[in-house]
Amino acid sequence: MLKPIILAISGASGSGKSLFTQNLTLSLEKHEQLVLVLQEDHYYKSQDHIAVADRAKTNYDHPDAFEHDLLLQHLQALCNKQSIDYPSYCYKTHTRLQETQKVQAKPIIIIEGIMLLTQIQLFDYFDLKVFVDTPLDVCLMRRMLRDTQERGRTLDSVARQYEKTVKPMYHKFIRPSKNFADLIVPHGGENFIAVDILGAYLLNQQHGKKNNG
Ligand SMILES: Nc1ncnc2c1ncn2[C@@H]1O[C@H](COP(=O)(O)OP(=O)(O)O)[C@@H](O)[C@H]1O
Ligand SMILES: O=c1ccn([C@@H]2O[C@H](COP(=O)(O)O)[C@@H](O)[C@H]2O)c(=O)[nH]1
Repeated sequence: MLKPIILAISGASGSGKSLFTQNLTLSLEKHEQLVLVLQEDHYYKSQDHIAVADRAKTNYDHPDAFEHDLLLQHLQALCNKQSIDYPSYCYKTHTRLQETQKVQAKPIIIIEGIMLLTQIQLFDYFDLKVFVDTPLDVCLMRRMLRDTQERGRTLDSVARQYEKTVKPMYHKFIRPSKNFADLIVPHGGENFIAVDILGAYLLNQQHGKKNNG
C-alpha cells in the first residue's frame, strides 16, 4: 500500500465533525475506497490516578488534556505500514478504557477532533486540513442534546462546563486554529455539497497516486 492520504477535520465541539466524517466515509465507501477513521477524543489522557468525583474538574477543552505525542507516534507508525494499538475513551467515567484495538492503515485516513489544528507538529502528516464552522449557539444546542442522550450527562453539568471551559477555550484555541485550515465547511454534518466536493478530491488524489506508482 502507498502512503495513506490523511485528512484532519477540526472545529468546535458539536459543530458536526463526527457526522461529517461519517457521511464522507459512507460516500467514499460507496466508491469502494477503504477508509480508517480515528478520533482525537480517544487520545484524551488517562485519569485513572484521579478520583472519579474530581474528574469533572478537568479542563477537557485544553490541548494539554490530550496525549498528542501518542497520536503523533501512531500517525508515524500508520504511514510506515505498522499497526497501532488504538486507545479507547469513556466520557462517562472521563478516562481511558483498558482495551485497545489493533488497527492497520487504510489508503484514506480521516482523523477528527477539536484540537487537531492547534498541533503544528502533526501538520506534516496532514495532507488536508478542514475546519467545520458552525455558529456556537447551534453547537451548544447540539451538544446539550447529544451529551444528555449519549454521554451520560445532566443538562446542568453541560451548561456549567460550557460557561467555564468549552466556550472560553473555543475562543482561545479552536477558533484561532481555523487559520491553518485548507478548507472551511459551514453548517457541519449534513453539508452534502462539501461531502461531495471533498469525496471527489480524495478519489482524484487516490487515482493520481495509483497512476504515479
Ligand atoms: N447539520 C446537522 N443538522 C442537524 N444535526 C446535526 C448536524 N450536524 C451534527 N448534528 C448532530 O449534532 C450532534 C453533534 O454533532 P457531532 O457530529 O457529534 O459533533 P462534533 O463531532 O463536532 O462534536 C450529533 O447528535 C449530530 O447528530
Ligand atoms: O471526559 C470528557 C472528555 C471530553 N469532554 C468534552 O468533549 C468535547 C470534545 O468532543 P466532541 O466530540 O468534539 O464534542 C470537548 O469539548 C470536551 O469538553 C467531556 O466533557 N468529558
